[in-house]
Amino acid sequence: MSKNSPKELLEMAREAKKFAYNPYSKFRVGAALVTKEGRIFTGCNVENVGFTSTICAERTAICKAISEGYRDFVEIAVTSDLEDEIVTPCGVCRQTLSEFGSNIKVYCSKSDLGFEEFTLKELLPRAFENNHLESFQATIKNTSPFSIWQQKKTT
Ligand SMILES: O=c1ccn([C@H]2C[C@H](O)[C@@H](CO)O2)c(=O)[nH]1
Ligand SMILES: [Zn+2]
Repeated sequence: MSKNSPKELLEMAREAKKFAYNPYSKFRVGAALVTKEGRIFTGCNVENVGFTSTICAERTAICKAISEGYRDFVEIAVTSDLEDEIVTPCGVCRQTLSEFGSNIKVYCSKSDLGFEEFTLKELLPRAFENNHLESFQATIKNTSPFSIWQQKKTT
């Protein structure tokens, strides 16, 4: 848990929202991400004329944290200019978050910072996870050309 309340984190997210680079959608988003050490990284959305190059506020914050050596996240607060609806992270950001924390709390707010709290598991049930990749790799281990060659050598 951060020393900061969800409301304080949302206020930081609202500050970060001011830096949004959003000439295409005009939609501003801000995020504040808390690491298990209690460090806070903020982010805004960064759009691009090649639309698929756009980076969401959540992933901006995640990349800032990772690139400074922080990999375990416990909370994230998100806000936008939507007055009557909370903003929730997109699917790409949910999957990205799931890489770096199993029990992340997500505070999703309206522009006035009225918020709802979710767990990442609620937002992304049955995520694709590392254990899926590992169990697949275990199944191919015995059939890879290298391991067949190794088996021949020892029999
Ligand atoms: O949770 C969200 C949802 C959308 N966006 C951004 C991406 C794009 O710049 C704009 C419109 O989709 O909002 C975010 O940053 N986070
Ligand atoms: Zn996103």
